Amino acid sequence: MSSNDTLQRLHEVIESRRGGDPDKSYVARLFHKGTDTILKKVGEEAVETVMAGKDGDRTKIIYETADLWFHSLVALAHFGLSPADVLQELERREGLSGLEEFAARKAQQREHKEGS
Ligand SMILES: N=c1c2ncn([C@@H]3O[C@H](COP(=O)(O)OP(=O)(O)OP(=O)(O)O)[C@@H](O)[C@H]3O)c2ncn1[C@@H]1O[C@H](COP(=O)(O)O)[C@@H](O)[C@H]1O
Repeated sequence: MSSNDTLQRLHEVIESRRGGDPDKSYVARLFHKGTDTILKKVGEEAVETVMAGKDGDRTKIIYETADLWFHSLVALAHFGLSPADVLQELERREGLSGLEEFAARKAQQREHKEGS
């Protein structure tokens, strides 16, 4: 089973919680609370992942990254997106050097600035 399947399956579970009982489902509770709560959780989990990295604790890094991915999936669903959308973007970037992409983006920004 691929990791894409896991993300897609989790996405489907998350979607199934939409409009569910906030007392019975954590995801339903997040949806019920709305944008600010969902985004706040993503921010918190990102910070906790950074802290785990600073501690150099591999088990904690995995645990906190799982929390971060999970809450990111909730945020994507909240905005009508799915892991497939993000995977598609990562696939588009495959083989594209990050440094070349950065240089191309900066050149484009310079052209845009000069043109305006
Ligand atoms: N993968 C997860 C998952 N990861 C983390 N969490 C919850 O996310 C919350 C994270 O909270 P924090 O770590 O920030 O801790 P906290 O409880 O807020 O407390 P503090 O640390 O802030 O004091 C916890 O309540 C976790 O249980 C998750 N809750 C659900 N899922 C998946 O979502 C599915 C649906 O869940 P329900 O909607 O609850 O049925 C589950 O079957 C799982 O597959």
